Amino acid sequence: MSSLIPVATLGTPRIGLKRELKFALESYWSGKSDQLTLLQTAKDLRAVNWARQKARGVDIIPSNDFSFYDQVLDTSLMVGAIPAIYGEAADLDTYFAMARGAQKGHVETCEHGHVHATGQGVLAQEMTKWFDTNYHYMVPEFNEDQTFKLTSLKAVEEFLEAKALGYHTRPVLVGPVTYLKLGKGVANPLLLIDRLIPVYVEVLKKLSDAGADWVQIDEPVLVLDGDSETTAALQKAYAVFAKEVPQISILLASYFGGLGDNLDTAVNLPVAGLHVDLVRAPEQLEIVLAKAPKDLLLSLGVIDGRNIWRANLPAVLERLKGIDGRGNLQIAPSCSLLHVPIDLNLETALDADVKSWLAFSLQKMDELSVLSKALSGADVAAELTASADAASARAASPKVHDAAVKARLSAVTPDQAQRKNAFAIRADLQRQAFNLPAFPTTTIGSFPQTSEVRKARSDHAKGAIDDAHYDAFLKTETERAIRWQEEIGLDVLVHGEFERNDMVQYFGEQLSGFAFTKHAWVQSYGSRCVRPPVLFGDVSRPKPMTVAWWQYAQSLTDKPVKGMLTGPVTILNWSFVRDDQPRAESCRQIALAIRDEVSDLENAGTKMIQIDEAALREGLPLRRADWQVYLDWAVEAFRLCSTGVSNDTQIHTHMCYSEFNDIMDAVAEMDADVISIETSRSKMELLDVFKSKKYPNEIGPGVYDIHSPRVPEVSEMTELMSLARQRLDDVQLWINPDCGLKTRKWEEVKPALVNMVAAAKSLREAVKV
Ligand SMILES: CN1c2c(nc(N)[nH]c2=O)NC[C@@H]1CNc1ccc(C(=O)N[C@@H](CCC(=O)N[C@@H](CCC(=O)N[C@@H](CCC(=O)O)C(=O)O)C(=O)O)C(=O)O)cc1
Ligand SMILES: N[C@@H](CCS)C(=O)O
Ligand SMILES: [Zn+2]
Repeated sequence: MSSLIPVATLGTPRIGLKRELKFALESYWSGKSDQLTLLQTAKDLRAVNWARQKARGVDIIPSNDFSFYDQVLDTSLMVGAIPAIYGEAADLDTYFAMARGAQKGHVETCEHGHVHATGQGVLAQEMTKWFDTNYHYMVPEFNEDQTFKLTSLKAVEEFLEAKALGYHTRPVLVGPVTYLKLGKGVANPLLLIDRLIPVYVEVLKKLSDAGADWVQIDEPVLVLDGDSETTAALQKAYAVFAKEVPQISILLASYFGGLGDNLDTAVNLPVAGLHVDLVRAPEQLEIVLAKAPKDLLLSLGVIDGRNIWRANLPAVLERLKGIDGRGNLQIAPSCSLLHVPIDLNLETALDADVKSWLAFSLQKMDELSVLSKALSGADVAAELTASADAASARAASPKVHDAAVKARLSAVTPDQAQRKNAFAIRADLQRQAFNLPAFPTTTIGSFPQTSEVRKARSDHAKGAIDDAHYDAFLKTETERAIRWQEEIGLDVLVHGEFERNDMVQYFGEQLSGFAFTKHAWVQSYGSRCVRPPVLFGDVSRPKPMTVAWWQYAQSLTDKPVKGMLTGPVTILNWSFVRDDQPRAESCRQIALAIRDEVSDLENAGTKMIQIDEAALREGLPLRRADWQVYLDWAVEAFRLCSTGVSNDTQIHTHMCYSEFNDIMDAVAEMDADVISIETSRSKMELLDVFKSKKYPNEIGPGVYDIHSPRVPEVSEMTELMSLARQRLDDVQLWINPDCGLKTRKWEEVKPALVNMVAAAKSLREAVKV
């Protein structure tokens, strides 16, 4: 029997089994509880998390994988990259001001009589997607004179906290090169590496003084296309660490893909260990084994940290045959478990078959434990057989395969993905039909999901209120929203999405082929979480999903109400998807289901249908060579669901992110009549690409940053619109917020939208149209 290969995790979910961190944060932010309470909740969560891992047989347990909001923001605080507007203090309130923005002079008195100042009237830092996940990080901001200094000892404090509880942990840091590459504000952030390295050296020394021997440094940039500057920055940083802090062994973690052209760089850096993702890139094992020096510890990411399928353990062992005889190994999930829910056992209502095919973070730790035992020759035959049996049962299950769906898909013809006429013709017809003012105003779909709305839904789910009461409640909310939109003078209305728990989950719950969970929360940003539906089988739409809500809303008003759908690419990208068929195939199935809904909406009289593709950009593969294939099938899926309508039905789409350069041609090919996008934090800069590409269709650039509680002034919005007008023709422009308003409070939304309508009116007067 060979010696046991240690099991490691690279990071774990931090929100808590019952989302304790979410509730503690939101309670603190609203002034209902104090900082000590928040700190204690966080401490308790960390303790539970460490204990759980220990109990599940994890040998190498991380620390500093906890975060109050985001690990990249933690890094900004660690290295003192705090823009001057947030002040000098590297304290928790500065941290939250960077994360969320703060209203000028805004103080609240909580029920205990404490006064809570929420900051100095500053915008939040920009937030964007972490690689190709639905997790958002806070974009570091640098300036040309940027200096760094150690301002937060969180990594050391959490190491010591774990140590005091008896856990010798491996602290995790976001790597300096990844950190810089994710930043903005200077032409080339990597040029700041010389200034940043000393701060990391200081942290590593302090960790060593505290008793750490290994530190995990995450450099997911290693799975992006390599370039000489990144390689040089990596070589420089890790050479200095090896020289200045030789007592610390560094595990360099790559994840979300293969090392590809960075492989030689990675295996030759002066680090003690390298983590490789063998789920996204199983083929790299052989070459990594061949090229890695024997004294380089290899951490093999063999269990999927991005999806929830139970592993076929005998198949994993088969793939690991090549490691025979190599010492110095660990096994681990492919990446941090942050991206999967915590515990499958909470899902008591899941279909038993589907449940038997799944593994969440704790079950993945169990799987690693079994693998480790199997690799050491211990008898785990029963566990291995159970795992293989589950895999075979899933492959053969009639719940997964639907011949009618497969037949419909294979009969799709190219004309089904083509509008009847070009945009110019459609636009004329639509302008005549709608007769909207210049710079029409609208919102993106959702209105505040207040605690009353959530409570009603939760009461309904528990059976505490019946269908009729729930329906009546939602109708009242919808009517109130319609009346209010009319009152403030919005031009194109929305029903408010009060009936939806989430824009993806809501559809997943109504489509065949999806299972949904009750507790499988995954952090999306800050305190916000999602329960991604589980796409396990062929997809179809048993009955209309949104038509009745649209009909009800439209019956209340003469103004146009948009039909509101989530697009196939977004449903796919924000679900846990099948790994037994290509993503493109699953996406086309969803597209046909949404096409049915579009058709039913149109037949019911809907003249404007918005199909949100908020996740199209984040699904872009990390390697450029893979982009076009993805974009081709993603665009085709959008067209398949959206083009079956007549010329004067206006198709809207919405994308709330700020990276369009790479996907602009694809966005144009989607051929939506109107696209609303997120632009407020980037000061309309991202419209440059719409201008340079001469994007012909209509655009609503966001003028209201909905991620912040701040209420934008009229002048801020008119200024943003004048920046938009420098880039696009007036006839193309709509006025709307960056995204839906579900996360905001009515007291923020109301003045903000009143200001937005005022901004539109003043613009119309100024340009006399
Ligand atoms: C637009 N975005 C979305 C992304 N991904 C999605 N899947 N959906 C999105 O909308 N990615 C990018 C962006 C930004 N990301 C997010 C992510 C999450 C939220 C958000 O608001 N999340 C809510 C949870 C939403 C939800 O599922 N609500 C349910 C359950 C509500 C709940 O907590 N119920 C309680 C009981 C309540 C009571 O009794 O009072 C419970 O279950 O215990 C619902 O409304 O029914 C969040 O709060 O985190 C926004 C943007
Ligand atoms: N219609 C959705 C889009 C969010 S990306 C909403 O308004 O919340
Ligand atoms: Zn959005």
